[in-house]
Amino acid sequence: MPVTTEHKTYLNFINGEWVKAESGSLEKVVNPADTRDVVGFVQKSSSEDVDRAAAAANEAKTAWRKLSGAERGQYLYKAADIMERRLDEIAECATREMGKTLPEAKGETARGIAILKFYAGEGMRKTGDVIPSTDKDALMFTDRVPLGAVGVIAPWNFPVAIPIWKMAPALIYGNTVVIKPATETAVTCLKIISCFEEAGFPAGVVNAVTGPGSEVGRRLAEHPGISGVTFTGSNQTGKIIGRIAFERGAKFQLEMGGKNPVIVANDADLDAAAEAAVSGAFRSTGQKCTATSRVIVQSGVYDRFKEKLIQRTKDITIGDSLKEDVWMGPIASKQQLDNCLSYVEKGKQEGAELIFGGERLTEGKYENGYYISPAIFDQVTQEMTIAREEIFGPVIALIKADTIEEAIKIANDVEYGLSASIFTENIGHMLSFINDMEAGLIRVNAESAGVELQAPFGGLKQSSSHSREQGEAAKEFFTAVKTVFIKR
Ligand SMILES: NC(=O)C1=CN([C@@H]2O[C@H](COP(=O)(O)OP(=O)(O)OC[C@H]3O[C@@H](n4cnc5c(N)ncnc54)[C@H](O)[C@@H]3O)[C@@H](O)[C@H]2O)C=CC1
Ligand SMILES: O=C(O)CCC(=O)C(=O)O
Repeated sequence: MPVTTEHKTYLNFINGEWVKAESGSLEKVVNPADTRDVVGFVQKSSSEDVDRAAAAANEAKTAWRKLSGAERGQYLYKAADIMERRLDEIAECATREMGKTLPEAKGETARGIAILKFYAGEGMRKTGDVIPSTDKDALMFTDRVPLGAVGVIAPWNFPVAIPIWKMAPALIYGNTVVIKPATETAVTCLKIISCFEEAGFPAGVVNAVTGPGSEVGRRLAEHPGISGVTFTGSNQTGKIIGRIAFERGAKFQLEMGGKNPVIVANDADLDAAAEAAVSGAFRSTGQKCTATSRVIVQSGVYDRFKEKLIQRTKDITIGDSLKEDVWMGPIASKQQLDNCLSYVEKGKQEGAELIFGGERLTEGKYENGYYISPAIFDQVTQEMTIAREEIFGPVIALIKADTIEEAIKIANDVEYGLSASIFTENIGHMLSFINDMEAGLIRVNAESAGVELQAPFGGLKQSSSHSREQGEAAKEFFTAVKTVFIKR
């Protein structure tokens, strides 16, 4: 890994201009694969910067709202084209900032471009319905109107897709945006914003302010000029944001954690199930809210499945995510690494058997990064912390169940309900799972992660504030419905 010696400083984007934070302070962004590699410095902004961005977004909102949807769509198409041209640069930056492998980052950037195009098309689709009035001389219909200026608070684990799947619908439905990315991946977000700049969005329509969540994110949630806040991240932070927004009557949307199960039935294709468990649990080093965290296996195939899972996990190559032969990169930050290691310790202390990995890697090529080997725990029971709490790292908890009913009961016995998967050939098992599983995403013979941009995305129970993102469903959050009655 070459050690970078010249570091670029990235600015906030407010009212169509790149500007320094009022504080004059900066935050360093490093590569978790080798922390000597500095990706850049970003602004350590404060409330004043958010206030300026919110003022710009409010100034711009009326003219933006008054464009036709098709006109707004043209800006999104243009941004998509520019991102397509810069795909390699953006993906490489995402890999250097958060550690997912380059093919994963390229896939995510391509997905961001597809999301922009999807929402560009939304500008040409219907915004309401005609509803028959009881009065024969009246016309009654609904229309959708934007909220105004909205705040986007984004996490680091999908540095391209999440900012875009929040900003693109916000913009197409006529809102202006202030985004606060996670500092870990702020440079990637600012590169996306520069694509928007190049696409010629009017000043103030898109604004980006980097800095600590406790100040910049909090101010976005509190700001009286921000009419809605959309957030993805931890339950703890989501609840804080939700409470603040609720108190001042702003709309809020929270996408939070998961403790996603995969059920492996006695009749499952065990090779496919093992492959899906490995991919779902260890891709992106387990740092997806949809990652597989529990694998609940029917007793008839438990030992055979476990063997296949271990064999497949042994093949995983770990290392610098920019390198071609690497399948799993580092964990995104020291805080996340420590968090993950503490769950591994807790698993051992509470009596689960660590049958593979779970060690911090520090020798040789791992010396300067945040590496851990993928972990598999056996003998896990429902009461254990590793079976209940979101770990957000490459850890699988194996749990045995005698019947499919018992497996579904175990799968539901957590506070989360984001995604869930079953491997079976039995239509009865599939239907029981579809009907009884408490999750927003139900997957059959497919891994727990994997979201399609045109379909609604969100969880049940503690996983979300019960709204849905992506696809047409995004319209619900980013607009309000007006019912119009016209009498002749
Ligand atoms: N659902 C998901 O996709 C994600 C879940 N997580 C979970 O959260 C845990 C902690 O990760 P963090 O990065 O610390 O998550 P976080 O939820 O604290 O951070 C997410 C975003 O919220 C901002 N933020 C932090 N505190 C804030 C506040 N008081 N007000 C407004 N905004 C605030 C952050 O700066 C970041 O932009 C992870 O271990 C994982 O379990 C983290 C990232 C994504
Ligand atoms: O699995 C995916 O593609 C989306 C996951 C996600 O939204 C998240 O981890 O925050």
